[in-house]
Amino acid sequence: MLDYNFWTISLSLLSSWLLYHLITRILSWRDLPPGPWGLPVIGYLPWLDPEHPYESFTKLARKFGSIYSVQLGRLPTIVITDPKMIKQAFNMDALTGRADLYLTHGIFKGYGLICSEGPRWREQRKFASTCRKNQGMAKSHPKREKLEALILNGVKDTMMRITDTETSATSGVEFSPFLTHSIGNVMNVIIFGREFAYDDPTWKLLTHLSEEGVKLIGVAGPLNFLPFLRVIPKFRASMDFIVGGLERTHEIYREITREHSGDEEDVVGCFLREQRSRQGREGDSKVAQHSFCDDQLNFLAADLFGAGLDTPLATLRWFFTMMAVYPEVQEKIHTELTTVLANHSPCLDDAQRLPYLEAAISESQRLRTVVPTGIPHGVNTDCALGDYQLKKGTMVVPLLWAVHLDPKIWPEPEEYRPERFLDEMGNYRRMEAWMPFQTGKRVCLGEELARMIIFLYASTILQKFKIEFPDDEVPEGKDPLEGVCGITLLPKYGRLIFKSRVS
Ligand code: HEM
Repeated sequence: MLDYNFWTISLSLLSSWLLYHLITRILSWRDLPPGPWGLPVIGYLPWLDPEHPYESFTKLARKFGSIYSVQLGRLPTIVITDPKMIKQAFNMDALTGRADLYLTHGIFKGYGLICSEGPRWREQRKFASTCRKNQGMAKSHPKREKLEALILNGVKDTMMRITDTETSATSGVEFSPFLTHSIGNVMNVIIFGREFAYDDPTWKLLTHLSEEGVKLIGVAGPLNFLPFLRVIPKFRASMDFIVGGLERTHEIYREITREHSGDEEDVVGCFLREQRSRQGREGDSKVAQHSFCDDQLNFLAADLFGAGLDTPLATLRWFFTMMAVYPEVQEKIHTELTTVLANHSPCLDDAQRLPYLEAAISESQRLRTVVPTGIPHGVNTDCALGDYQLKKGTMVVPLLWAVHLDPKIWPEPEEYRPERFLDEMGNYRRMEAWMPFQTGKRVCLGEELARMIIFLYASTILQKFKIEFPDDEVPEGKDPLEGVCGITLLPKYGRLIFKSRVS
């Protein structure tokens, strides 16, 4: 009798609990945009193409519209492809969080800038913005010329390596390591106040750890959504590499920091000064003090280095690849460079006088968005977005790939046409739906620096070299603009011929 009662009560409690959850779930779905069904626990993950998740998301947008919901493992997710709605959403305070991915919360533990949220993010963003301006990353800042000289030094280094490689003008060269080294050194000087030689073992180690780590981290990586999978050996090995690489990188950063006195103008020096001033300041909240702890410095430096190197590198690689694929555009740029500059080497002030080049760069950033799924945000308080109710903890994906290839905004979107970014007078015009740096309160902090780097590399290299694809680089029938996606989208075919234009 006792047994019977126990089981009856337990079963009815369990079924009430399940019913309650089912009803609340159904009620919460009512307030969400439409979207595909998924399986329990894993949601829609099995249907995402792990190599091209942005394409799977774009297909769903064609079916469900410009805002839809999709369950990814344990994370309720909203995907937006309408640029106006992305702007509206990403300007809301409630959407300034980061999604609870295993990477951001489990590994980076909310440190740094890219993965931080709340008061720490606000403080670190303010600090990094001040550093950015003090380093000359603002129009008409007195230090801008110094920064320009630093970048031009990097351009010179890359061109020297291209010229020194015997095969450059005949069978081509993989020039990505040259760009990695020279742009990496721009970031090294900004952050650490030092450069590394091309063959320096520490530099080799740092780039190896970062390149391999980035390959293993993809927003679609199932571990991000199902952290328990890390018990599986394949995932365990990836995690061990990422975590071990991070520790080793931080060790190197700590050595560099120890060599700082705190008077330096680089990011580490500024951070140390801020840290010291806070230690001595009474009345500062605990969060504020904690926000400038030693761990934060290492994560912040890694964020600035990674973001500052990977995305301009990817953008320049795509740009030069497009030059090889579209020789008529390349010739137009070269004619513009020759007409406007005669023989002098490009400088930042020339950018406004080179609208076709600017348009060609923007168009390459549109056609191959280097962060195709954007960097997702997280909802930090329940809020309304248009007619929908978003719950705290929801991930919001701004699907930049779909925005940039939307035929309603960009007729024949797969065509590379710099003219889209020119007005009737031939002046450069920024298009509203063009958002490679995302938009809103967390918009890329390095946009100005990125524009400086991309312009100086693109203009100087195209002035001196004619770029072509080697005959054997792209197999017959393959798309020369095919991409390989890690955190950033990179060209699959990277070997290019650089023919000197200077006789
Ligand atoms: C073409 C080059 C670049 C592209 C396409 C790009 C793209 C992006 C995107 C899409 C975001 C996400 C914004 C958001 O979450 O709303 C971002 C954030 C960020 N970017 Fe860039 N970026 C570029 C260059 C740089 C450079 C050179 C730096 C160097 C300082 C940098 C530093 C950052 C930082 C620190 C954030 C995080 C901002 C935050 O979370 O508050 N980026 N970038």
